[in-house]
Amino acid sequence: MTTTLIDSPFLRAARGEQPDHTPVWFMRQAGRSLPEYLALREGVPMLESCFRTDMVVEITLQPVRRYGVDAAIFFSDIVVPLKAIGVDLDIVPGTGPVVAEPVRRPEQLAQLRDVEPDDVTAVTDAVTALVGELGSTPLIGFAGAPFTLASYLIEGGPSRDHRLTKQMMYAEPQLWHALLGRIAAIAGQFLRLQVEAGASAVQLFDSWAGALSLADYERYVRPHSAAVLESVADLGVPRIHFGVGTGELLGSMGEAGADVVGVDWRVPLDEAVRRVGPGRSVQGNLDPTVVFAPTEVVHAEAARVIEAGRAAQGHIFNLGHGVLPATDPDALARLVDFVHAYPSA
Ligand SMILES: Cc1c2[nH]c(c1CCC(=O)O)Cc1[nH]c(c(CCC(=O)O)c1C)Cc1[nH]c(c(CCC(=O)O)c1C)Cc1[nH]c(c(C)c1CCC(=O)O)C2
Repeated sequence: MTTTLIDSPFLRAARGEQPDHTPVWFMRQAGRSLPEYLALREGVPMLESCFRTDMVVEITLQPVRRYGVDAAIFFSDIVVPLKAIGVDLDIVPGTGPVVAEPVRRPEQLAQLRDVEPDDVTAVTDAVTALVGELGSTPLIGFAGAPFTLASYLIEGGPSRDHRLTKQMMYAEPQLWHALLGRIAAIAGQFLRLQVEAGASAVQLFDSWAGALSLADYERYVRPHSAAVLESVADLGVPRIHFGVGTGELLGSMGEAGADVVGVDWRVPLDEAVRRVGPGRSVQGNLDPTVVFAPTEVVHAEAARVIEAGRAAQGHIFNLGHGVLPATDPDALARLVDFVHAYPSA
């Protein structure tokens, strides 16, 4: 029997249904752990590759071909829409996004203008081409959430404690909300353009939200993440919301308007389901370092994740964060086969 896109295991689980097998994909599946990726990227800077349609298409397809995962994630980066509107930033290998002039004063907000379709034609052309190539395999579009993007913009680069970010949040709440409002508009526009070009689902990455208490998350951040998710609600595609170290925020992140809540490896999925509550699916949550263990250990841990995921209305198998660069691609291939062969409930 051939599966259609709408009945693909990934989209069924996202809708809270029970497909024949647990769908699986990996955050950061396209990228540094694949030799074919490293070969293609040779000599091409990261951000340049994100604006080359042919490279985006090929890199997005690489893990789908190799692993037979149940979804593709569009090859890009959370800072791509900012770059597209002219923010002076780069992605430095081994470091991450670096912003030339960190955003710390009200007059710097003007540069955070709306994303127009013409700014990202390389990206939307890639989405359109991919949807044709992928057939019944869904393509996930994505954006960075307001807090995580704000942290890069304010700090000027990666930060362990997010000190300057929180300083603005506590000391200048008006500027804070104006900044997050601008980022939310940009993230929402970027997601909409991807879905209009054919993406079947979206994931909003709030990777660093786990740095916040629940009270601060709800006061300073959630309204802006909710605005992003609400801005694409009319498009009818599942909305996944994920962060790292967000055990205390899981319920609240669901209430921000997610259909699927991503869970890192720190909270067992059955407990995560309890925190998220009914009416939403979950995604996760094998510790990304487990795949460095012997195959029997990987299988035992993966089985634990699948069993705990049975508490959910719908479960999409994933790692608890991105694939680590040193990961052996063969270990991920074996993991996908194991998840697909695991008996359904
Ligand atoms: C926080 C964040 C970023 N980018 C992203 C997040 C949220 C997800 C998460 O929490 O991991 C999201 C992202 N970045 C990338 C993807 C591609 C699609 C996929 O998941 O396969 C996705 C979904 C490509 C990338 N983004 C980046 C690479 C590596 C660049 C390279 O190979 O030159 C890739 C493949 C660069 C990047 N960009 C960023 C970081 C922290 C880094 C790593 C820096 C490093 O250690 O080299 C910012």
